[in-house]
Amino acid sequence: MAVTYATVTWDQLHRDARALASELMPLGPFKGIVAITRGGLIPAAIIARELDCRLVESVSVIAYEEEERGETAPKVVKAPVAAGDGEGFLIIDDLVDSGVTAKVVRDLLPKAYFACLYAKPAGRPHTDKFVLEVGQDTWVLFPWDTAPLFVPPLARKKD
Ligand SMILES: O=P(O)(O)OC[C@H]1O[C@H](OP(=O)(O)OP(=O)(O)O)[C@H](O)[C@@H]1O
Ligand SMILES: Nc1nc2[nH]cnc2c(=O)[nH]1
Ligand SMILES: [Mg+2]
Repeated sequence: MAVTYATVTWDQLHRDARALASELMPLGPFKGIVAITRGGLIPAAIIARELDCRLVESVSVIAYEEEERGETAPKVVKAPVAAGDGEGFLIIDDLVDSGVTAKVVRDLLPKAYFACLYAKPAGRPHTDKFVLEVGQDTWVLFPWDTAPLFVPPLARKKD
């Protein structure tokens, strides 16, 4: 399967996080937000600001490093202790792809509401809400993954 890239700018990310916040507003007030580090931290900060929510907890799950070494079990390296069983809490991540990370966090916080900015088809069943769906073969490039680069003018391009 050929991978395509979808670049998300800071402006776009901010707009999408605000759009998610406005859909979450009627479901609150929430006791607190649990950000899934690291990708969920900035979306969670934007949403916490919009929802006037001061209690922000985090959870950290390492899913991919383990897989590369042939071990499939995701590792929780920071538990969301302030969120109890998740009742009244909102979990925020940047995206769901396979859904593995979301599933691990939902198992830790079964009563929480899960929301993210972007969802790939395999991850959709693991999120309660998202803003945009992207293809399974699309790799989302977040603003923190990229930097502006010089691109030579067409006229200067060789061959
Ligand atoms: O649905 P999944 O297949 O589990 O993929 C989605 C997760 O992958 C990315 O995090 P990553 O583990 O790369 O860590 P990071 O947030 O620290 O970049 C992304 O931020 C999601 O948390
Ligand atoms: N940056 C980024 N991280 C991911 N982790 C799992 N899927 C993705 C993706 O599409 N983009
Ligand atoms: Mg992540």
